[in-house]
Amino acid sequence: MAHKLASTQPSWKKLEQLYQSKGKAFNLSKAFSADPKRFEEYSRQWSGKTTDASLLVDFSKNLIDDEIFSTLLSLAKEAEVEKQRDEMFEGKPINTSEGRSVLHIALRDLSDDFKPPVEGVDEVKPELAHMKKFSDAVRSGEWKGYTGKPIKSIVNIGIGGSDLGPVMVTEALKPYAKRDLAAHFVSNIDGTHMAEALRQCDPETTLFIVASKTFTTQETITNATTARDWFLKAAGDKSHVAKHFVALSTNVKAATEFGIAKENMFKFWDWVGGRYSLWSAIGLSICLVVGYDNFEQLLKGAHDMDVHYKTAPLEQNIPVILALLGIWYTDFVGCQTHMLLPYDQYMARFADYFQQGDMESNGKTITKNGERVDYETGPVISGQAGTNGQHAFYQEIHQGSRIIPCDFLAPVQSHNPLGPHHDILISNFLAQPEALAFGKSEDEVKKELSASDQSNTFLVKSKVFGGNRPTNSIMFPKLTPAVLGALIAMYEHKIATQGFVWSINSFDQMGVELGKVLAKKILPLLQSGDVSKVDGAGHDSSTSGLTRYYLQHRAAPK
Ligand SMILES: O=P(O)(O)OC[C@H]1O[C@](O)(CO)[C@@H](O)[C@@H]1O
Repeated sequence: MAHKLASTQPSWKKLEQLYQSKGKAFNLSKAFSADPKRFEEYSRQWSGKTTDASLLVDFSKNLIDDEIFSTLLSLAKEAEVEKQRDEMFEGKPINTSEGRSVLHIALRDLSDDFKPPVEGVDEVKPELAHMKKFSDAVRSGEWKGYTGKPIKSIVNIGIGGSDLGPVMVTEALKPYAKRDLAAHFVSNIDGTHMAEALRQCDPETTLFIVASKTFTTQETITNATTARDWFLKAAGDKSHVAKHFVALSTNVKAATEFGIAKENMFKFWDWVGGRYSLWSAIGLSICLVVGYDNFEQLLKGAHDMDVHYKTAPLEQNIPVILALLGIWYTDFVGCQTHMLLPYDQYMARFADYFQQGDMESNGKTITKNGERVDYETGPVISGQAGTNGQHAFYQEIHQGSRIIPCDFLAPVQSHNPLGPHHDILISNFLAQPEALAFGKSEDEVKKELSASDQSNTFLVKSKVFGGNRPTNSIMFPKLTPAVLGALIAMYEHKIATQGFVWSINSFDQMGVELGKVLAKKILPLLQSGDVSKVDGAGHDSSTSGLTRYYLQHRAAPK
């Protein structure tokens, strides 16, 4: 595989020209007026083969025409997206910096004829059976704490991919949750996070789930140690730990050293990336909260999307289309951000989840050939549940100096059809992309103003909406486990496809390391408490000044 700079592909040059010749001046109002079938042409409906997952993806409100769209598809062909995708499914070590396969897709292929592409894949089903047995026992009350009481709270201790997936999914699938089992998620090293969770827990009825792929992450191991100390203060005997602590990890040795019994370990494998791990043992807290059967539906919905990604031609392939649109904005239109805006309160953590999913995957500048890219890669991801965002940051999306492409997502049916709420919610979901695309002209503004206000130029111009702001609108029947699985897989594959085009490795995260290493160097200085050691510690004057301030003030804060 050549892994050429994307900018050397023939279609890249053509897209640059297309942006200059027509993209810059592209007008959505004109495009819709000129083509009454624009929605039909630029939308795709998809249904899963084995689940209730289905989606309508409308990408008609994008700054593209047929020529731009087909050139984007050619770019994907030239970058050999299909070949790279197939290599992922075949278990080739496409995470080249770490020499690893990227097989989260194997965690959700439960079909009988699935052939394990690499070692460990044959252990997926037994591990799922282990998760089912354990979660059933805890949920039914058969699993008892050290004083014989059933479990009432679970505390997932993990960070990054070992936290965000379970947090997002348990929130999204709350309608399916066992309401008398409280779920807490502690990630931050800030003691406040753990202290606040423990305040709500009883050691006799709490189960701690230590979730860490490496089992070396400073935050998680420190939090788990604090939790174990808190538990032992009440329980006394170390043998009781077995009833209250389980580990989810690829590092069986380190989990054993921590004191977790073998039967309380749920393992996964190094071909599962942290930010793709909710489908693995890291999903245990999901099983506990919503039950194993719903977890399995989540896997199956994702697998249905995997099959689509693997088999659909590029022009029909939803993750590929979303990826190419993103590349159009990032590299040719000059956008820096991408918003995820779910109009479903249960999806409140969706954007947080894909902030890691996207930014840790594609926030890179070195191609797989070791060259520095001469183009932009992963965008800044942000967002929150509608309609809250409308009253916070949408001002900038509508009238700011930057173009901020957005994905709007919404369910047709609400889990909570309360009075007029859902129609009002959906009216907003429909209205925002419409307003963003078509805006409001100066003439329209003037018509709504009194004669005296019409001559107030500042007022008139402030009320103009330029329009032409691109959006995708994604609808689904209801936020079921399978639909959620499909949506997550859709974005995972979008991100992977962008990485394939940009020739970067979307599956490592070297950029998180330096800060961790420096923190480990600074910590002994803080623990020594000795201000006189700061100057000789080899830090720059800024870091030294801040350290000195901390040490001088922490003993007796004012
Ligand atoms: O599961 P672990 O090994 O504790 O890692 C947690 C997170 O830390 C990271 O490695 C980044 O620091 C993420 O990629 C990962 O999801």
